[in-house]
Amino acid sequence: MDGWDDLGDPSSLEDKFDFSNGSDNSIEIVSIGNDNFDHRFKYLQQVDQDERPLHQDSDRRASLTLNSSEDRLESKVLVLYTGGTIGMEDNEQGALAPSSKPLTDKIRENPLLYDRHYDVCKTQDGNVLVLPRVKDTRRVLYKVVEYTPLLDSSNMCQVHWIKIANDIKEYYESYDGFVILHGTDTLSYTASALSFMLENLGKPVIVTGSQISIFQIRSDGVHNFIGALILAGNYDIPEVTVYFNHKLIRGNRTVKMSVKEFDAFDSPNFPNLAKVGLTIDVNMKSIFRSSTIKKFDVQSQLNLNVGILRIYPHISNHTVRSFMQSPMEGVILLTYGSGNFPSNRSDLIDELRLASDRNVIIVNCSQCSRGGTSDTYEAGKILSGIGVINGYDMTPEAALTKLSYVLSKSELTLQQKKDIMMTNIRGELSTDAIHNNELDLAAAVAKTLHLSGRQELNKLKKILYPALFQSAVREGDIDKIKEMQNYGADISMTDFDRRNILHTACSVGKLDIVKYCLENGVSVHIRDNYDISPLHEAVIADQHDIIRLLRHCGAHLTNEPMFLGDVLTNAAARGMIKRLQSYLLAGINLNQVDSIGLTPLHAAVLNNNIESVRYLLSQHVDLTIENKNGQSAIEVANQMQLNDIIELLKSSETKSKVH
Ligand SMILES: NC(=O)C[C@H](N)C(=O)O
Repeated sequence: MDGWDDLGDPSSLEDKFDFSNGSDNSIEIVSIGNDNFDHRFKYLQQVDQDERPLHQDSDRRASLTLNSSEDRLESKVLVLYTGGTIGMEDNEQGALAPSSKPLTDKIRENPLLYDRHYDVCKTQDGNVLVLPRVKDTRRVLYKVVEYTPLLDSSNMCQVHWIKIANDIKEYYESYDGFVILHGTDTLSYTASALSFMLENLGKPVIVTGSQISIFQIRSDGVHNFIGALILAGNYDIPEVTVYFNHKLIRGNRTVKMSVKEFDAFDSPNFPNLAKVGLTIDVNMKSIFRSSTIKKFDVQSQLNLNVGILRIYPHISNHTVRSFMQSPMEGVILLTYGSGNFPSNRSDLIDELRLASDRNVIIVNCSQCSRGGTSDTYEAGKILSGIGVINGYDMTPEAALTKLSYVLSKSELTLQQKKDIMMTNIRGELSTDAIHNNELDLAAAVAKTLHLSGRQELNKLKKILYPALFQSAVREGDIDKIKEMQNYGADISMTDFDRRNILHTACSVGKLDIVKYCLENGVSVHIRDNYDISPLHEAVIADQHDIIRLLRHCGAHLTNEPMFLGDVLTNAAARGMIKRLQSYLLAGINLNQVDSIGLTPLHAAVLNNNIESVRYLLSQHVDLTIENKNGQSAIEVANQMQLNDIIELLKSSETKSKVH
């Protein structure tokens, strides 16, 4: 169990969270047998040394074979359990409070949440939970981190948001998505705050909870949890969202609407991102995507000198004055209707003007849930005249947490902070300036083909757009890509193999298109149905500039270490220096051992490949690692009497001793 103050030593948590599969997943090389070095040696010698396409494909083939079982596609989700009704039981006084029973135990008892059979067969780690198989989706493997103390969300505040954000950062590369189990009362505040704090987010973060505890038979928590896990593990939705009662909603657009109903959350000013019924319908075009070429990061500072002031008919100037007093630095002013303020109350207006002159940022948001603020009425216009800025249709939760986030950016000027407050940075607001005048190419083609119905149209889009994108990428034609976007094609769309435009651009080496894709929010994390990511594609194609760019954007390889060991030793044995460089650029350690305990250096020596040895030594690989027979690379070279290599290794050994 992990406390709010310290989730524990990350390395120990990583141990606990070892998702490595059991030995029954085999690839060609593994099937040779773990200890049979002769076989291994022969295999490496037999490999065709000349044929480039075969070389290109060997990593892909290995990946395919590795994942050849029916259940082959998996995704990993980290669940951060903060508390809330979902895990509550009646306490001695008969009031609901967090249960003392670990949630994981409860999950293990529930066959809807835990596939005991799969767990026994496939994972060695007892802490891994496995969701039962859901047709057409990846198998979701998940782990639950239970914070202590578990909290009713009414007791949560910024320190908890910071803790959650930092934990997501800590484990970002090890998981495909994150689910936060949370109480419903302040869930919208947490989801809003996280949406701003998690900068350049590229993976799903889904907040959910329930109205009835998971310990009760009628709980809505089980389905909320299952839905959140499936979405987090399968969909390219790189936002902080809320999943509740079969709806996926942008987190910073949510408001808690109901104390009693299962349908507790609403998104009054933005359509739901997905609806889960007989099918899972995600509105991919409405997903907000970070369009900067930057790595994911967390802003863990928040400015707490912010507040919400709701205007009411007889509010006094004393109330307004005391609210605006130092140290207040930012105020969300909840006004009437479309942002209207009592224009006949000069006493109040004076107080606001004074505060604004003292550089307090005042943001005008509406008390109405639906719609936003504008300058339609004189009663509203008066506020812009005294420096109050427009909050458009932000929810109070989003406006408050955004202000707290923006004010903590000390590198920005006051005007820049105000400008950001009025700009849509995470999909939290819509201004009138947004026009949706795009044409829909697929609809036009559907009409010509006399297709009717939404389903047929969606199928057509799934065939038409990726095919057109692919041909534009191969031709290197960015203008064509832009034109297609103008015709309504979603650049993030995937084909039937779950490959996106970035996969193609990486494999054919189109750097400018890769850059364009990243600037337009295409996911670097998506893995196709053969588990290949765009970064992996760039590695297989030895596209070094593209690998650098993708890494800059936070892309990382997610393959099992042993798989990577196998492809590295394979490359070292064949003298594929460029490939070794590709993996190094992609962040892989060249000391990685393979499935039979060899390092790339061992493989290079075993194959008498002096070029590989030279390259690996130039990268300062560790000479002391021993194979399963307890031999270092130099001992293997001695045994094989490879004099040139022995000399090289010895001189490198001496150099490293001198340093
Ligand atoms: N349904 C809930 O989770 C309400 C609870 N009081 C909480 O917010 O933690």
